[in-house]
Amino acid sequence: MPKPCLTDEELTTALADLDGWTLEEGGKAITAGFKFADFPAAFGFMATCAPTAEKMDHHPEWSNVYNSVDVRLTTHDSGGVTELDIKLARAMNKAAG
Ligand SMILES: C[C@H](O)[C@H](O)[C@H]1CNC2=NC(N)=NC(=O)C2=N1
Repeated sequence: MPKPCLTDEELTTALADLDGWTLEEGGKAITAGFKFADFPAAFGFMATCAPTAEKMDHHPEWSNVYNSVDVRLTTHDSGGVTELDIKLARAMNKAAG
């Protein structure tokens, strides 16, 4: 059973507590851009997050250019943002330090 999408109110509350994340236009995903000192630090961040995502069976859409990692989180099975995206966003913020 796919997780239910968060209501507008739940989203607002969750985002208020999530540094750096904003709701994508259209409301189907949350996005954040992470900046690091250099490429090894950016790639290290991705390497830290990947096993967490795999364990959650919830996978980010992300891209890396040199020292930056741009992330988009959405729950494909649900067609929008669910608690899984918020959980993964929190874990990513923690991993970024
Ligand atoms: C079968 C498997 O559990 C699903 O395809 C999972 C895998 N990872 C996923 N990741 C994300 N971001 N959204 C999903 O709906 C999703 N579904």
